[in-house]
Amino acid sequence: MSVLLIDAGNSRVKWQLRQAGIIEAQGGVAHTDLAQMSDAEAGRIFPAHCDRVVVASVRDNDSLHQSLNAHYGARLRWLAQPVSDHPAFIHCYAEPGRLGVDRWLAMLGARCHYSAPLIVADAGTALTVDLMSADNHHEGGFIVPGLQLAQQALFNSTQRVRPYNDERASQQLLPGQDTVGCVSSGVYRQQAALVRSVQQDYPQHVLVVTGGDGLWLATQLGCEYRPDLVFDGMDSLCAGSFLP
Ligand SMILES: Nc1ncnc2c1ncn2[C@@H]1O[C@H](COP(=O)(O)OP(=O)(O)O)[C@@H](O)[C@H]1O
Ligand SMILES: CC(C)(COP(=O)(O)O)[C@@H](O)C(=O)NCCC(=O)O
Ligand SMILES: [K+]
Repeated sequence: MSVLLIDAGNSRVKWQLRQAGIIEAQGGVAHTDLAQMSDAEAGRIFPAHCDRVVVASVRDNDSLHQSLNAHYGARLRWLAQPVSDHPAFIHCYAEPGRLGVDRWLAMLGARCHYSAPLIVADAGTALTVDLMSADNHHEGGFIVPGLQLAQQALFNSTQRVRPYNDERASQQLLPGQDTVGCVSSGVYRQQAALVRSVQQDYPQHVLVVTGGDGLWLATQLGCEYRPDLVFDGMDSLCAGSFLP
């Protein structure tokens, strides 16, 4: 059975077509590009032929929802929040429906690869860092602005911290020597420092990193980068028949 998995984050919509867990095709599109397409054009981004479609969305995405509904009809499952009665995940939120579905799926996906207690860091629009015990209790987490958002917040909310065209952003953790250098170095250092500080407090937990901006973070912290954790989580829901 082929399943089209769609991860609609706040910046990008990513998809994978999987058959028995094997990735057969994949792609992604920025929300800003998607917003300029007609419903018909948006529908053609994704493979037409699949037995099931599962979407995890952290935004309303009404027009995407409509166009996918028009294309796939009853094959479509739209997840806007964690499935409430999953037998292998114990929520810590008093209102589990408020936990981002992507955070939940990344934890479920990480559990497919590791049996240890976990720190799951997802570097997307936001950087989220979640703790999960070996017996699948969500132990809580952290949400901070991601790499791009943190830099944009400074550029948008000050007059003189500006993205000067003649200055270069840096992924080094060295002190910057111009405005763009100070902002980029500062934000990169801040992201790595947050995750490292969580690691220090939970030394038994294995760190795994996912998300579009996760490769740098994983390299910096010397841990595994698994870009597909949200998809792995969705695939595990399909395999275990845990979809609503
Ligand atoms: N092919 C790509 N096109 C655009 N951005 C990408 C791509 N691959 C990685 N990125 C990075 O991924 C980030 C978004 O990460 P992602 O996990 O998709 O976020 P979200 O889930 O919040 O939409 C962007 O800020 C960008 O730096
Ligand atoms: C924290 C998030 C914005 C992260 O989304 P992303 O960066 O992947 O687009 C998302 O998981 C979300 O909207 N969460 C809801 C609030 C919560 O998790 O408590
Ligand atoms: K994400």
